[in-house]
Amino acid sequence: MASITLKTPSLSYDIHIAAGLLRTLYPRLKKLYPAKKSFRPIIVTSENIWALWSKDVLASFPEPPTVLFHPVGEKHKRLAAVEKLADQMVEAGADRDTLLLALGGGVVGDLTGFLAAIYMRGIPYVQLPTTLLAQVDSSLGGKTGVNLATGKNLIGSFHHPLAVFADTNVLATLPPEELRAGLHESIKAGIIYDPKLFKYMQANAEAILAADPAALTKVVAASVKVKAEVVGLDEKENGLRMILNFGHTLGHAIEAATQYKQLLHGEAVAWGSIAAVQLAVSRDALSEEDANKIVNTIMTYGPLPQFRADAKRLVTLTAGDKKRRSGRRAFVLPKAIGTVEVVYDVTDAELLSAANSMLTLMKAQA
Ligand SMILES: NC(=O)c1ccc[n+]([C@@H]2O[C@H](COP(=O)([O-])OP(=O)(O)OC[C@H]3O[C@@H](n4cnc5c(N)ncnc54)[C@H](O)[C@@H]3O)[C@@H](O)[C@H]2O)c1
Ligand SMILES: O=C(O)C(=O)C[C@@H](O)[C@H](O)[C@H](O)COP(=O)(O)O
Ligand SMILES: [Zn+2]
Repeated sequence: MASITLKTPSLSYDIHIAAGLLRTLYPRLKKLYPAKKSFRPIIVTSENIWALWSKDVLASFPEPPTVLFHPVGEKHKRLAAVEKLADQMVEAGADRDTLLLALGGGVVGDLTGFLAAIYMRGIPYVQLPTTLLAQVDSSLGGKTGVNLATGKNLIGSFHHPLAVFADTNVLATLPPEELRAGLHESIKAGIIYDPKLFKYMQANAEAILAADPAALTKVVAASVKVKAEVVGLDEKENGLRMILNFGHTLGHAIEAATQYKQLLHGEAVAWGSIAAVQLAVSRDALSEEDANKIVNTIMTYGPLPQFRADAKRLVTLTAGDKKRRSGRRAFVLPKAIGTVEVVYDVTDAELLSAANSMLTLMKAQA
């Protein structure tokens, strides 16, 4: 089992990665609590995930916990859903000794984490990520929240889980397009911080895309290491953590412009990463050679679906990006594989040109 610790100046928790963790969950949860404290687990998940993995989850529980269901899909990551779940928690008698368990992908994880952050002003929760994206990225780091119609993750809170248990067995039932979407966050981790991870993904695409357990475990552990280290150095995204947002400025704009319906998050990030690469090349900040490596690797983990959006509208939407400071848009640009920089001087014209190049590439791919 790989266990990676995420440590900030004020807290510390472990991300455990191994096959079969769900079947031994209950004793692991108990260990998280000081000797005398009781805990009352409530699981938040979606019906499709529960149908596939409830047997494993329940295997170690002395009695079945309450299970609350959230509908599938990014478009349901909304405040109304949080309120509905909170009411169900009250009805189930949840109090400050309740431990929420987020069993699912990033949607369930972000929403349940936010619910935990605000229910009775904050209760603990544990992440049980069931998608590759959630295992490599969304289950750790404490960013929780929901979307607004006007923008992605615009309501939320930093609230870290007590622990993360990433059971790699669950990846066996993941649809291939979901696996690929999650892998784009790992490619991102390589581009921004870990050139070895990038190289590994470049060289082992066949095994990774075939969901070879050893290859996937390696990718999950390396991606988690990147994120844990970055978050440990800048928990609240005042500086360094912005690099985890590489590809997201335009990626989030694409998601909002398509009403969170046309692309998976990882796919939108992949298109956003391509646009960021094109922008960096146009500034002579990134070599053509590295740019080609990045774009080719992203495409290897494709196919990236087409989407319908106007470049101007995308640029307008980036104005609402959370990274902006004093009205200045922050943009993460690659300098080389493994190194990025955050710049504040990207103009609308530059961004428009990069968005147009990305859309041209998309159309040429069709
Ligand atoms: N908090 C963060 O730091 C962070 C980081 C990255 C992404 N995110 C967020 O994560 C979300 C995307 O997460 P996602 O890609 O996991 O999507 P998702 O949660 O929508 O899950 C994708 C699909 O896979 C299904 N599924 C989940 N586990 C399965 C399994 N084991 N077998 C079969 N089907 C399964 C889900 O029901 C869903 O249909 C976005 O909202 C994004 O903004 C957050
Ligand atoms: O953890 C982070 O920090 C990230 O930026 C990780 C991203 O992959 C993730 O999509 C995150 O939810 C984006 O956060 P946001 O604050 O830009 O909405
Ligand atoms: Zn992301």
